[in-house]
Amino acid sequence: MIKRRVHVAAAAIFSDDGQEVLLARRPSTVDQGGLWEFPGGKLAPYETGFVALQRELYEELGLTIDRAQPLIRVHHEYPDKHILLDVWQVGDFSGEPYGREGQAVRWVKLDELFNYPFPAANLPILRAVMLPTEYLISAEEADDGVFLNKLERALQEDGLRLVQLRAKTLDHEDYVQRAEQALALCRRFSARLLLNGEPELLKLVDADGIHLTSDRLMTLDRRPIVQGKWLSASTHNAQQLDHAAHIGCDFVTLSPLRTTPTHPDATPLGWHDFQQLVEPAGMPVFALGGMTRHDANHARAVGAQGIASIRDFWQ
Ligand SMILES: Nc1nc2c([nH]c(=O)n2[C@@H]2O[C@H](COP(=O)(O)OP(=O)(O)OP(=O)(O)O)[C@@H](O)[C@H]2O)c(=O)[nH]1
Ligand SMILES: [Mg+2]
Repeated sequence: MIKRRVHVAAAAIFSDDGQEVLLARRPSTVDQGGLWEFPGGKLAPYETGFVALQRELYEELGLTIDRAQPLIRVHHEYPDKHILLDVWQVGDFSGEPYGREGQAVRWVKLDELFNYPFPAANLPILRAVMLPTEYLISAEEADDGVFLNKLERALQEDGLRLVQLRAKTLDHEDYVQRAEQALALCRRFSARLLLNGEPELLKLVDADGIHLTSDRLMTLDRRPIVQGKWLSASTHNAQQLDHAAHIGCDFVTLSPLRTTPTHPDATPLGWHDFQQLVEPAGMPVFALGGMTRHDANHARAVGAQGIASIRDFWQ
């Protein structure tokens, strides 16, 4: 039997403060009935994703969508069909949402999303919705005071909320000490801190997660930390992306998009190859390598969650 291919446009609509997202409950009588979903539906013949999104959101919720940006595309095999969930982050809309088909509709806090039952395809969407568009990777910094000043500037002035502590030149003891200081600072700004290092670090410092180097990623055959923490990894090719999905990483960086002074010999992917690699990834992917915040919209347009950078944020 040839499986049906179903292309669905769905919306992530955030409240003004960015802390809540709009969910709808599928009527109990339909496929996946009773589960919560991001509102949307199937593309009609010849429709583009965005046009389908506009039509479905009007039909289902009475909303007029003026502007939206790609958030994530998720391919998923259900027993009876191959589905592509084409999820858009809605920028501007008008109208007050209500369930025009009698379905329940609810604003849900991001940290309560995991209390809701979703279809099996939705896990990557939940991760994408919970993550920002910018991922700060800290630079090597010999002095703790200078490090903390630069981190505080990035949190305060650039509003960064996702931070990776990368410090290859510190020994274990100094790394742990810096991680504790960085964590205290990140907590003040409600930013998440991931430790670039061995998963056991989380037993010493109660940070929000671990970032794996691509070498460490490839040595693991299962997820090394609990589900409540974030697991990210560095990837550079399809094999590493597959492995990241296999062990249950929550998101990854994919690099180098451009040539950078720190990695002059690495062959850059460029946007075209980057897009090809991201499409089947099944998790949020940050573009890394010569990226600045001005590249974030372009990265989104080719399927990325956003951009990761050291230089652009470390000043
Ligand atoms: N809208 C939406 N559909 C999802 C999500 N996750 C997910 O697996 N799906 C699946 O994608 C398909 C969406 O179809 P739908 O029933 O919403 O389509 P539709 O609005 O065009 O409805 P209709 O075909 O009854 O007119 C369903 O098989 C549904 O289970 C999600 O978060 N949002
Ligand atoms: Mg629908």
